[in-house]
Amino acid sequence: MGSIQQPAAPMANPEDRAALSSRVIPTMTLSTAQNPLTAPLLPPQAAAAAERAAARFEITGNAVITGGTGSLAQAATRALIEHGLSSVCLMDLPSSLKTAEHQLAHLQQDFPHVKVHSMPVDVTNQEVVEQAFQQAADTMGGIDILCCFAGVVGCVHSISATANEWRKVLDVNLTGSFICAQAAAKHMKSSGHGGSIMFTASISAHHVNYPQPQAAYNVSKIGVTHLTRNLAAEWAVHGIRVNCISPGYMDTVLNEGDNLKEVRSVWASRCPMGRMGDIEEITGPVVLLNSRRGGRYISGTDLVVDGGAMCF
Ligand SMILES: NC(=O)c1ccc[n+]([C@@H]2O[C@H](COP(=O)([O-])OP(=O)(O)OC[C@H]3O[C@@H](n4cnc5c(N)ncnc54)[C@H](O)[C@@H]3O)[C@@H](O)[C@H]2O)c1
Ligand SMILES: OC[C@@H](O)C(O)[C@H](O)CO
Repeated sequence: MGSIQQPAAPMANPEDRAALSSRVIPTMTLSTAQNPLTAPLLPPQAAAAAERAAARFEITGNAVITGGTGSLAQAATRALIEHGLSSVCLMDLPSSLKTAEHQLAHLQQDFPHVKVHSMPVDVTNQEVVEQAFQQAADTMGGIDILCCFAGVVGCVHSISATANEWRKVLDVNLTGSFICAQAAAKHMKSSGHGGSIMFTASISAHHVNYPQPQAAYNVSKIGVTHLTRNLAAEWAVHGIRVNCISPGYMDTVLNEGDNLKEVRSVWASRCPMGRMGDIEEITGPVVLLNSRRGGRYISGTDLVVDGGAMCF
């Protein structure tokens, strides 16, 4: 066993600091509250309370994240890792993985203790999805968490939308979510440990967006909320919880297109908080829903994260 010199804790008084600087402690796995590198000196009760608080939102095991290079997926991945995730497999379209090469390298650099895998996967292709989930489970040693972020939006008037445009949106957002959930659930069931599946719906599941027309998108997302309830009901017996988040208008690449420039201020004005959401603002809900302890009695729910937009 190696040893590390314990540094002075920032909040220690001078006497404690002197005592600490001369102590050598063995290297072992320490909780954040116990770890002298990160924790201030706490009385035992406070240390125990801090440990319980951290455990309440601990993330355990391995995760697959679809649409894994996207804005919301990246914020969620970082948060899951910060809360204890062991390894992660980011699945996305080959073109998106290529564009995100540097971004993924940074992610691995920022968290060297966690293995970051990436795999080219089109979530609409069932055969590819099943092979990819098998490979992810073999490589990581199982799948405990699935977060589905893969999604596309199409802003087209229904009077002229083609059936192919309609199908494309439904295929990725709704059918793709189902295909991935089923692939993950087979592994979660056979492991005997169950797991957590989280879809990404939208406030578009709850209202008709204004001013942009996007019927297919909105229908796909309300489908995701009901898929959530159905799978939660069917798979609770396997120890699998199924939930979704419904973000409001978030400040992401998805909402940056030239055709959306003018409507961004309309969206902000229709939110009680008067602004779009920051991607960081979905991370608390993602951690809660996927935490084995914190979220253990939550299933079939749709957590709306929209700055109050659905109040208007
Ligand atoms: N940004 C928002 O305001 C907002 C609000 C509500 C819901 N959402 C939903 O959140 C999710 C993520 O959105 P985002 O803003 O991060 O968008 P994003 O465009 O940054 O990410 C979407 C990702 O999905 C991937 N993808 C698309 N088609 C795919 C396919 N067939 N197979 C695999 N991957 C595919 C893309 O390559 C991309 O990496 C989407 O489902 C979106 O509908 C976003
Ligand atoms: O409803 C908000 C989002 O789902 C989405 O980003 C938006 O509708 C895209 O136009």
